[in-house]
Amino acid sequence: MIAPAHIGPSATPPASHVIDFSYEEWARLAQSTPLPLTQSDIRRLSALGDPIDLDQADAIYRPLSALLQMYTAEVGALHRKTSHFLGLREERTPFVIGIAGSVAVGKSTTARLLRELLRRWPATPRVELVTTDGFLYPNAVLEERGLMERKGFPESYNRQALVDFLKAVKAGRSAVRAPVYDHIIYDIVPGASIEVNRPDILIIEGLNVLQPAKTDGSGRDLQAVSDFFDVSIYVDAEATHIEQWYIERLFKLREVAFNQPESYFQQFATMSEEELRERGEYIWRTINLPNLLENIAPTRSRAHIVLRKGANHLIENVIIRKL
Ligand SMILES: Nc1ncnc2c1ncn2[C@@H]1O[C@H](COP(=O)(O)OP(=O)(O)OP(=O)(O)O)[C@@H](O)[C@H]1O
Ligand SMILES: CC(C)(CO)[C@@H](O)C(=O)NCCC(=O)O
Repeated sequence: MIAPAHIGPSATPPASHVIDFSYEEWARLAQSTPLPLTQSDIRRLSALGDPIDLDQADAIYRPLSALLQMYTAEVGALHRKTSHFLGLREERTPFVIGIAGSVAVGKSTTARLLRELLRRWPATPRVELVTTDGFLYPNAVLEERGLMERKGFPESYNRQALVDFLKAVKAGRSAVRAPVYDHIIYDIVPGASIEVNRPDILIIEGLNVLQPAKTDGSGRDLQAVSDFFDVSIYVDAEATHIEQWYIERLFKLREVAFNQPESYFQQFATMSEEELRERGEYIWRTINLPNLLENIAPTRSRAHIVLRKGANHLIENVIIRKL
């Protein structure tokens, strides 16, 4: 049971359907949140290899994991009551958290951190994580369709397969499989899949997860991926910061390429720093930024929770939409 904090945003805000917490206001909630990070948690989180600031993990992500726990528990209770009312004897299905945001804004890092923090709660030891990158069409298909310069845009994903995957998870099926994408080979890994086995929580992370429903080429309705979410998070930042993070990641991926001949980034191995930076800026300007502006940022207002990052990935605001 979490004690009420009696602390919210300082000034009395005008009535609004969203509440905007500054870093300090949100971090104060940690005082009334159980499960502070222990040394062994810190070791486990550091072992993920993500360059996350652990004070921030404790201050920001611990209260966030507490809030997500409350949602999970309440949705579970609602499920039990409605099943009883409807005369069904169904066990509850996984609670699904969607995480959206630009390429390189830090969705995967946020998702891995939340997975670790949510696993520490007694009611949700089993948390699984899937990225929608696995539902991109393989490069061969993208090439055939002239979509190699549109990777990450809505049309580059097999959205029906993603919807079918979530339907199966939400139906309570076990051994539901998702394909796997590898950033290093820059393609779908042939024959690889990950299995989702009725976890307590499924986190699904991707650029496109808050896009509205639409019709496919033949006019058939394609359900929105977010129809299967219990709660959604949008990771937000200024495009100029994200561009910087994108380029820094490109440099890291090139480092890896030096030891891995199969890496897509081998083609950048002989470039000077200046050339690589220019190449990164070009890809950002022609693919990832237009995708952010046209397809991703317009979905921000659909999220229940917005994490707003400043420079250096520090979260400056947590914006909560009232349920
Ligand atoms: N909290 C953080 N502190 C420091 N660096 C971070 C943080 N979060 C992410 N990064 C760095 O920013 C870059 C992008 O992060 P990440 O790969 O998680 O983004 P993403 O949104 O999942 O990207 P994509 O959609 O392309 O997979 C990486 O180099 C990562 O190491
Ligand atoms: C795989 C995605 C779409 C999302 O993770 C992205 O990292 C990507 O590869 N975008 C295409 C343009 C680029 O190479 O950055």
